[in-house]
Amino acid sequence: MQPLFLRTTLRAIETRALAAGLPLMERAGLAIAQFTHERTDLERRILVLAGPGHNGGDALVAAAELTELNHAVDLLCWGAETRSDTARVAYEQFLANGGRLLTALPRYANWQMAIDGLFGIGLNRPLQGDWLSLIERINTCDLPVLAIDLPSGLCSDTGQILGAAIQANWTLSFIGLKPGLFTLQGRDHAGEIYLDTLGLTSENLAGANAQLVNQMPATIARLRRPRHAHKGMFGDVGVIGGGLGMVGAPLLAGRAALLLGAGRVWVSALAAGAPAYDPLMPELMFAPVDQLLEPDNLAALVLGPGLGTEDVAVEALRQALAGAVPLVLDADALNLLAAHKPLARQLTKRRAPAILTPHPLEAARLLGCDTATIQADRLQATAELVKRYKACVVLKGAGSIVSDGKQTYLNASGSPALSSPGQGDVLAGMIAALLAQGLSAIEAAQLGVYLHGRAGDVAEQTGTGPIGHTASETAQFARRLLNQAVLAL
Ligand SMILES: NC(=O)C1=CN([C@@H]2O[C@H](COP(=O)(O)OP(=O)(O)OC[C@H]3O[C@@H](n4cnc5c(N)ncnc54)[C@H](O)[C@@H]3O)[C@@H](O)[C@H]2O)[C@@H](O)CC1
Ligand SMILES: [K+]
Repeated sequence: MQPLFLRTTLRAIETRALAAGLPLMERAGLAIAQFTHERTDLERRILVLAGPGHNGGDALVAAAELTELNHAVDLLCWGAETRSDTARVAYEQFLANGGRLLTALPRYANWQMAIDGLFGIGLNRPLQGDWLSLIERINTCDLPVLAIDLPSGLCSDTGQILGAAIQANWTLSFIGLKPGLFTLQGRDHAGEIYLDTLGLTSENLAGANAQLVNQMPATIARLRRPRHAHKGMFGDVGVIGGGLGMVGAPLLAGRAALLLGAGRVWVSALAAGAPAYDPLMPELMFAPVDQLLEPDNLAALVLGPGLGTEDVAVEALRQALAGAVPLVLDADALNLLAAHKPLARQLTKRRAPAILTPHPLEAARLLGCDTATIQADRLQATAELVKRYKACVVLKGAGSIVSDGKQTYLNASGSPALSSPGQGDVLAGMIAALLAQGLSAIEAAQLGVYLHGRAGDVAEQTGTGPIGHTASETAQFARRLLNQAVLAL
């Protein structure tokens, strides 16, 4: 895991470091120059783009250093509102070393690489006019780009594109990693991400706003099984859903729960005439909804996959919320919470754990806003959901966010292979299985989301994705990943 920092936190860290006399811009510029030097030769020119702020200052230091290293460098330097002394000195040195200054991009050019130092964490409004055209032009040049700190145009906190954003091959980020690199549009723009703390120690870097989950969580150690294991030790999971036409949804969740290690799994599909067994996974058991809602029968209950919003669904959710079984609420259970205030009140008063797993549209319904508002600041939206519903929340989408208010995680695994039907049902079942095996709500949500994402990554690596990968396969890949990780402990 790696700490993630919002802009305000980074500013405070920077201020303290500068007060202690650390030459941050020099270090940043030299690191960029070194990174570039290692990936280029002296034959072809390098393009450096410097914007009006300190991100541009980093670029100027890099440009000057590259000329010191005998590279031929073209510099496009727009705006100079907040140049520091360091940046001014670097600019003079660049010119003295024979660096070439451009006022606009020539129509034809043959650079081997570009360095993007237009904007960093100081971008605070949508880009317009010449900035937009410049970024669009760079993106169509088929030119390898190294972004300084983050791709220009990307919002550091949210991953939103403010007008247009540089499509980088690499991002060399400074001091700390930013959430915007990993959520929403961030991953599609940042390329390979590197971090240089500029010499700041972990003591200097206290106060992270979230943690990036980019490796298997240590909680898997708690899933190791003794030789004398029996199924009664791993918890019973129930799944309630499956209204008319949607019977497959609870089956997907139930199968995923079994594959992720739940001791036993019962499914209850509400639709009249729903099948009473699963021919593909006959290990699943079926029971009437009342049986699954009886107190103390289960270690975890998934409610929502294909549930529908009929009275019977409302009543099932009311009873589930009144009970003490840890809940995973997905899909229509979330829509019901949004539509029925008494149910939402019941949830906020509940003592036992509940995990809500909304996608952005469901999150928008839960918060009474639109999807764009959720996506504009996914961390903030998650925090609001946690506060309003007093539950652990998984906000799905590229860079899923998991939070219980005390701990906040941004998940780094995941692939477009997961944008296929039934993936939410599978995730809910996986999380329930982990709850049933004794993980806390936040632990189960964090691990389930990471495993689900990794399964998507593996799908891409092994050719079942990104096109046509199915949710059922995700559960199977996740099982393999979990077993491999547990056995390697
Ligand atoms: N402060 C420091 O000491 C350090 C800063 N560093 C670098 O500096 C960056 C932050 O520097 P700044 O705070 O100067 O911010 P930026 O360099 O990201 O940009 C701020 C400048 O851009 C302008 N601006 C913002 N949005 C705009 C828009 N949409 N259209 C046109 N102009 C716009 C602002 O008016 C301001 O002049 C970091 O990302 C990092 O690259 C690093 O060198 C480390 C040390
Ligand atoms: K940049």
